[in-house]
Amino acid sequence: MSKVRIYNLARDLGVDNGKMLEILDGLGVSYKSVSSTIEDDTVDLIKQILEEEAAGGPAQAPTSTPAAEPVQASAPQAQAETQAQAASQSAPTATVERMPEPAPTASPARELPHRAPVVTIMGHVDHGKTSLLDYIRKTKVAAKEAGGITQHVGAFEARTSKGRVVFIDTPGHEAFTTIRARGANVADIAIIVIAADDSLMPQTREAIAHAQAAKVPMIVAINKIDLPQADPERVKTDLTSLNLVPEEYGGDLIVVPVSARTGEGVEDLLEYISLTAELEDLRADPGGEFRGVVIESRVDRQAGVLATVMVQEGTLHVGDFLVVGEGYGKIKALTDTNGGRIKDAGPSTPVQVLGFSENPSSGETVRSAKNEHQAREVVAGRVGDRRDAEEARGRRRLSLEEMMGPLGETRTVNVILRADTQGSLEAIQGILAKKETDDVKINVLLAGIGSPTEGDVLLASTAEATILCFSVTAAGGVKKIAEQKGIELKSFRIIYELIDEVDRLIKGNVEPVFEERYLGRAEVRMIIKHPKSGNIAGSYVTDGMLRRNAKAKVTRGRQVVYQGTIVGLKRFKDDVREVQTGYECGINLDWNDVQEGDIIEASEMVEVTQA
Ligand SMILES: Nc1nc2c(ncn2[C@@H]2O[C@H](COP(=O)(O)OP(=O)(O)OP(=O)(O)O)[C@@H](O)[C@H]2O)c(=O)[nH]1
Repeated sequence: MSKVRIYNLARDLGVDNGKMLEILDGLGVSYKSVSSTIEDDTVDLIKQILEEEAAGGPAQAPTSTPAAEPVQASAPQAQAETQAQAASQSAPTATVERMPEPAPTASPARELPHRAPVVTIMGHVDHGKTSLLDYIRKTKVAAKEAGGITQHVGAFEARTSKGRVVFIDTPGHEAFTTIRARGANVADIAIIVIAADDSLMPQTREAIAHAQAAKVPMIVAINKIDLPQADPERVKTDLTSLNLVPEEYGGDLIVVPVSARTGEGVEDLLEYISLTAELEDLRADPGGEFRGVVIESRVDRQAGVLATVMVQEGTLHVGDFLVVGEGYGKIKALTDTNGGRIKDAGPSTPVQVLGFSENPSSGETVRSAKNEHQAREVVAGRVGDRRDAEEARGRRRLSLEEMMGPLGETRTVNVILRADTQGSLEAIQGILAKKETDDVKINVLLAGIGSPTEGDVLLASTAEATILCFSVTAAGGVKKIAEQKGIELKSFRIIYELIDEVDRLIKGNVEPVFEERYLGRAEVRMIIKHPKSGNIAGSYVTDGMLRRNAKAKVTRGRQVVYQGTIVGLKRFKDDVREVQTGYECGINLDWNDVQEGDIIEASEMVEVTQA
């Protein structure tokens, strides 16, 4: 019995994939994605349904399966299925997947039009991101009008047989993460490029972590398959170690072998992008209120500020007022990614905007205003909100719920791990896995070898994660960015100290709260001059007890004359840790001016356990 891929059948029968899945749902056929295969007899049933529909018969697919048991759509290469089953069950949700959903009871009043997918390409250095983008640009971008100069604007539009696809071509995940770090999600699909001769590398893992954190569907492009040493099978097997199971192994990760050099497979990649976009059912209202995101911006000496904005909703027109951050501007000119002047730009269109007075940052959201007056009002409102928030931050105390998340719900502690070796990483991950409970999940977004990078900090800031390093430290620049973004970045030399830190995060994700606790008091009765230790206060403990390393407050009459530490305690000639009430002792402070008659009060800082 032969099998047919769902999307091939849809194409052959001239229906869209959504319709095909609707029919399969009606038939009770389960599938993983449109690239799952179905049996011949199911194909016959589908043809029958479509014929009946065309003839004006029952428009609905039958609501139950004709066979007693639901039919299972099989993934290709059934022999690999069992092998990868376990891994596929825990495959992250960021992969392309569509499970049957209940059919909607009523159709929406007005269906919004589809929009083109926005794609970002990420991967390890030298794996071929730029080459792949160049190949697509060269072969899929309409030739420019003569005379125009194409400039780098951070995005371009490719024309495929299935429609437009927009590629963000600012370098790799920096662009992706800076944009996401500001809370905007500009990409709909992430292509992870992996060189077939190199397989998974640290930045591949990072790229995957970024896509997963953003919950953006991923397509893996195994590049450089033209090389004699290319080993695409190894890449696929390696991917399963990250719980990403390629479709042909029974999982739902789309993997496309390509060569950016010869162009082999690039057409398939574009096809899969369109398929994924179709499943994502990307729609936007060109007539709705405008919303966009800054992709990149630069200052041109002659023209002024030029910002590339991705239109996400609504339509931009020359002459519109735009608000970005705490600034606004009026659009003087719009240029498409091909360098041509345009008058308006609808959803999923990257467009270069001339008219901002200041350079907006990548990732900032852009809104429109009816007129200059409204633009000014919006900006004034934002400035006011920021000031209020800054003031409130100073005053406010967090509630338990704010610190720990909704009570009674499972909390997730997000961490990024960095270590010197794979062995240490595995050891740490092993211990962390055992710490999970029903209430707290530990989500390791990224486990990488080597020092933390700026990308880690950005990932941490979008995913609210803590960066924990073992035996590696961050470069000064990275530390600074972490500080600016309020990201906790900690380095440890002992694994168990790192684990203690995770315990702390599990306890409440909050800084530990310390409280000063009174220990005891002593009266200084004489000063003993010691050649090495300086002045020792010969004292008598009148209340509680004194402890070495405790905090010390020295009072003379009513005045506090010193606050420091008890660095040494002696009973006769012996060093001791503690001295109780009613005993004499020698107290050595980190201060030499103690006098007879002074009162030394000892206290210590104790961590207050959070409820
Ligand atoms: N044989 C072969 N070489 C390729 C292919 N794709 C890229 N290369 C080569 O691999 C090298 C790196 O390619 P780039 O496109 O610069 O890789 P990248 O991932 O953009 O690298 P960075 O921008 O440095 O992160 C270049 O020498 C390319 O010519 C391919 O499909 N086949």
